[in-house]
Amino acid sequence: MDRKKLLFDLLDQFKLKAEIKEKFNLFVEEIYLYNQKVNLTGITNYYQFLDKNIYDSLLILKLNIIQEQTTILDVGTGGGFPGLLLAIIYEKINFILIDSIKKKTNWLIYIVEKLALKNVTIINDRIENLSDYEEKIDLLLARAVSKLPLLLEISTFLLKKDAYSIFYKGKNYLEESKKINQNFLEKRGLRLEHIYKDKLLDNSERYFLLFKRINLNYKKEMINYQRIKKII
Ligand SMILES: C[S@@+](CC[C@H](N)C(=O)[O-])C[C@H]1O[C@@H](n2cnc3c(N)ncnc32)[C@H](O)[C@@H]1O
Repeated sequence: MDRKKLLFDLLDQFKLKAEIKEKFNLFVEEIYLYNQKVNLTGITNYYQFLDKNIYDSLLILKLNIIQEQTTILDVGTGGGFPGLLLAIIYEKINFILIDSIKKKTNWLIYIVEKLALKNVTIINDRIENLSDYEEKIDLLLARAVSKLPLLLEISTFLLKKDAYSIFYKGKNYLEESKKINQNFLEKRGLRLEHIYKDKLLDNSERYFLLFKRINLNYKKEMINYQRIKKII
């Protein structure tokens, strides 16, 4: 199997420049090697890895939402999905990649240096602790992190007014969304703007939930885990 060809065929759907595709190839080969020492991703089948991690992360490009943002934050980025992949493509945008697990941020430090990326800040912490970035983020992303109510509760304080959060969700998003009524959103100054639907190569469904922060009334100190735990 020609791994590079498989990867490049898949990337061709996103019309990426040759040098970007080479960086993706380096990323994929490096994560494969690294994953043998440190468990970063459970998926070891190459084709599945391309589909579930690379292709899925890049589906957001089709939404044409990433354009003029200055700062994009990826919550619980893990191995760098989707944040690191997007940082390779958008080298003029600052990406903040945060994860609470040290072995994951160690990997990110390693690969960012290998790829010589200058637009990435890696933070080993919990999102709830990011006071320095309060109201500084233009676009917040999260793939496979917490359930929706918790995600909204702990991350909204980071967004600027009129900025968006986009959450990658599976088909169970409906179940999670039921816990979020209009009152929940209004209280946190949020509006659900849009739900985009797409498919992975294996036909599984991908939903992108797009929330807009319409006012700055809900502050970091108002985060209430106990109340949220009762909802989820
Ligand atoms: C299932 S993994 C998903 C990783 C990556 N986004 C992906 O799609 O492959 C969830 C990650 O979120 C991180 N995480 C969960 N809650 C977090 C929080 N409150 N702050 C920072 N990281 C968090 C975990 O450490 C874990 O690496």
